[in-house]
Amino acid sequence: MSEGLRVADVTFRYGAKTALEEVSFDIAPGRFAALLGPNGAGKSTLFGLLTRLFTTAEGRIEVAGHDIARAPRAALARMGVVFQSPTLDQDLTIRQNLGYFAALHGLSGAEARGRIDAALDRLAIAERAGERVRDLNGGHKRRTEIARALIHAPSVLLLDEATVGLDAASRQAITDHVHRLCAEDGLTVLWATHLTDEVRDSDRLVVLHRGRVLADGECGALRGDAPLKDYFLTATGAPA
Ligand SMILES: Nc1ncnc2c1ncn2[C@@H]1O[C@H](COP(=O)(O)OP(=O)(O)OP(=O)(O)O)[C@@H](O)[C@H]1O
Repeated sequence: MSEGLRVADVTFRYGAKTALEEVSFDIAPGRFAALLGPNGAGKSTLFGLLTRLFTTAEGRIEVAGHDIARAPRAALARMGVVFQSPTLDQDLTIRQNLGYFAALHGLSGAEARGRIDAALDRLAIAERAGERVRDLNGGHKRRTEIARALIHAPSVLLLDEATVGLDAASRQAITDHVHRLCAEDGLTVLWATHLTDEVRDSDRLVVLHRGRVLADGECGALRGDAPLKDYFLTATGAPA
């Protein structure tokens, strides 16, 4: 059973408006895949389907080998999600936020503490665990959300515009951390963004445009000699 993510022939409509049309891609276990698309491309709609906020009868989604329509609980249990809008409790500390999430997943005691400590280490925020979220900068808040998404040991991690609103240094630190999760822990990552500078040549790149997959391959091979920004602009006609 693959620990990766598979999207096959997925179509979704809002009434008469087709937001996704026969979208297919397959992310191998341990790969970092960037889902790049201009505003309105369909990224949020795809995230909604991957996380089962909505469903579609057209197409198939598999998370770590589990069909999300037939076995939603098994599929969602293998998935970690960082949504675009922050969802941490500002008045709790980092550790309390993670502890609450662990409890929601039925984890407690030494097991919960072990998972929390490992996630805090992974995101290099262990020394801040006792600080209230309200007092953290934007980068550390995002890292806390990523740490929280790892507590239940998912094999697939979805991040929807995870660096929105952050400065360049924080964006770099977060993309580095998430790449390490792939390389060192074998996590499969789908990283939705509209920022070309977050994508590396060795990353898998899926370009979504007007609800369709416009390009899919290794970023370096797709862009060739052109900067990714120019390739993306030419391919989509949209500014990156
Ligand atoms: N509730 C809705 N009803 C009708 N059309 C919608 C609805 N939500 C989104 N759409 C349309 O579906 C298409 C895809 O939207 P979606 O929000 O998934 O794109 P996106 O790539 O996430 O863009 P953004 O980065 O701006 O959120 C767009 O054309 C959008 O206008």
